[in-house]
Amino acid sequence: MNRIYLIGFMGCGKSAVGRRLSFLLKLPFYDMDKEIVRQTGKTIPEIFEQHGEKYFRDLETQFLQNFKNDYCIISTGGGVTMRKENRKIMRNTGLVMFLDAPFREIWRRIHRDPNRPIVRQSTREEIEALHKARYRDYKQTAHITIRTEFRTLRQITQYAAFQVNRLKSERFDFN
Ligand SMILES: Nc1ncnc2c1ncn2[C@@H]1O[C@H](COP(=O)(O)OP(=O)(O)OP(=O)(O)O)[C@@H](O)[C@H]1O
Ligand SMILES: O=C(O)C1=C[C@@H](O)[C@@H](O)[C@H](O)C1
Ligand SMILES: [Mg+2]
Repeated sequence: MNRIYLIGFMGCGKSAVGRRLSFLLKLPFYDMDKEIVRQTGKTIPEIFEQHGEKYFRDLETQFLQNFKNDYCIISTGGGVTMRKENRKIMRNTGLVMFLDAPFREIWRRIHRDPNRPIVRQSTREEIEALHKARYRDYKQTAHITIRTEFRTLRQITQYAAFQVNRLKSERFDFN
């Protein structure tokens, strides 16, 4: 139990908060999407186009199964909680934090980003339905939910660090 996973929908701030939290807590930072891009030598849109979504989901599961490092921050892909196996690995190997952002804010951040293939292929209504459909899994997988509305990245990061420090003596053995 000594990793910190950040989960949540596309654009909720997992990568941005993860990077800041790693500075604050002085722990290494891994971004699952970036690790998959590095390992395959392909961008995420290329993986989706050339191999399909299932192949990408398999890469996510393999990443979680094979990852060996402890004492680190991991920002996950927005779809990582779709698979039960992934949810189980994360719950069992770390503290899981859900960054809960309102959909209108998420949409404002992601709708023009060409690097999110699911957004490129869908309407706003479809993405909103996906957000709704995934919400329960984010909530249930997380040990802690952080509502991000009206909070800056700095405030969210500080709150996340506070929660980690609070739990440290109980469940973690960070040094
Ligand atoms: N609380 C916030 N306040 C202001 N800007 C934010 C906040 N959270 C995230 N952002 C900005 O929104 C954009 C999307 O955030 P980020 O890339 O971290 O999302 P993500 O959860 O990693 O998405 P994905 O699942 O697609 O990788 C970034 O430009 C980030 O700086
Ligand atoms: O929500 C999703 O399904 C995704 C989110 C991104 O982080 C990437 O993992 C990819 O674009 C798929
Ligand atoms: Mg990200």
